[in-house]
Amino acid sequence: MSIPHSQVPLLDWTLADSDKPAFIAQLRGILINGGFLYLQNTPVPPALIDQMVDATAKFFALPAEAKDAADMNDTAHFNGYLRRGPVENPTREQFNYGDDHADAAEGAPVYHNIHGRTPWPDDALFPGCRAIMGEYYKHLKALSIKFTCFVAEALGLAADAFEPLFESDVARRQLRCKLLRYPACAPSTTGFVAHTDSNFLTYLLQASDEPGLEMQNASGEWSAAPTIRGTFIILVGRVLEKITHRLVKAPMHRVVSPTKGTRYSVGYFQGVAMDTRVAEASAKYKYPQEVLDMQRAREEREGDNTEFRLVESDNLPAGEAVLNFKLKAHPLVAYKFYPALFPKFYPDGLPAKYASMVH
Ligand SMILES: O=C(O)CCC(=O)C(=O)O
Ligand SMILES: [Fe+2]
Repeated sequence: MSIPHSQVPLLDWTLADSDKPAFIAQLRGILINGGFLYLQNTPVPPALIDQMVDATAKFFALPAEAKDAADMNDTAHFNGYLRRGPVENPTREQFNYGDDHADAAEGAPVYHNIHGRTPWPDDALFPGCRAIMGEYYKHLKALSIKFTCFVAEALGLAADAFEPLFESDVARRQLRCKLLRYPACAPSTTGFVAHTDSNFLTYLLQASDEPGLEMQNASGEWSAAPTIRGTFIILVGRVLEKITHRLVKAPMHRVVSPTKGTRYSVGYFQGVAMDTRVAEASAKYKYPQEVLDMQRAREEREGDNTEFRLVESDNLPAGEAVLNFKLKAHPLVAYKFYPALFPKFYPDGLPAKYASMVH
């Protein structure tokens, strides 16, 4: 079942200019009661969104060798291309990119290696690809910085209340774009398993009309989240859930592969500073009673009496938690670039199916 159009949580960015209190009140209700929304009429130019949609399909249409030349498994930084194949990614292709960074300094914590350069396919094969994707990234960065202020205000805090969570140098922030291509699978299969996002906030562009994304509601029911051209779907991530002591909840979502046609999406993932410890940061935030009352009302309505709890990894610097998560997801990168950590995650060595991929 699809979310009925009248029930799609749609928020108009321009309302922030014309009637800020109404905008903040709507955002507050949506965040506390749902944890995801469609944001429309943002400052991201519609022509740029169209270019990004085209560029995403065109990127994946490049010859396999060109994409493989930008293999994520050949770098330590988790950016680059992951082919679709029986070993790693049976239902989708993926390309991650972000700001380019110099390699981590000598003696820096190992998790600083999540920063690095993105490998790209030869630009001559798709002139303009990097320029369009770079421009998109720049606009999403500006959007995410502004939207984070709105989220803080919606939760009854000062607009800059979340600023200390992020690197003060905007160029060093934990931001990543992820392009995904889900080819048709018949019979229908899971394209992306049910999960909550682990970061702070996600800004998702559904870059095709093929259905596939599904959101789970409080009763456990799944509904298709339709593509609405020109909007971004904003998803609360687990870090924001923890920083707000579950005043907002990270929504469970999944992707069902299309049975015909191809589905494309572009996620923009906003994470907190590498050195931020979520447990410690979370303790510093206090929310006003009127928003806490809305949380109580939601919990009563949903019959949710689970107590808010942090986990062991919330005591780690966020970059270390991210690295651990990524090393579990990418055994080849762990094997090739993190030999000191590899045995901790793979005590029995590289899983057999990956052996043929070592070159
Ligand atoms: O492809 C999509 O629309 C969703 C992808 C997603 O949930 C993710 O990358 O975390
Ligand atoms: Fe997700």
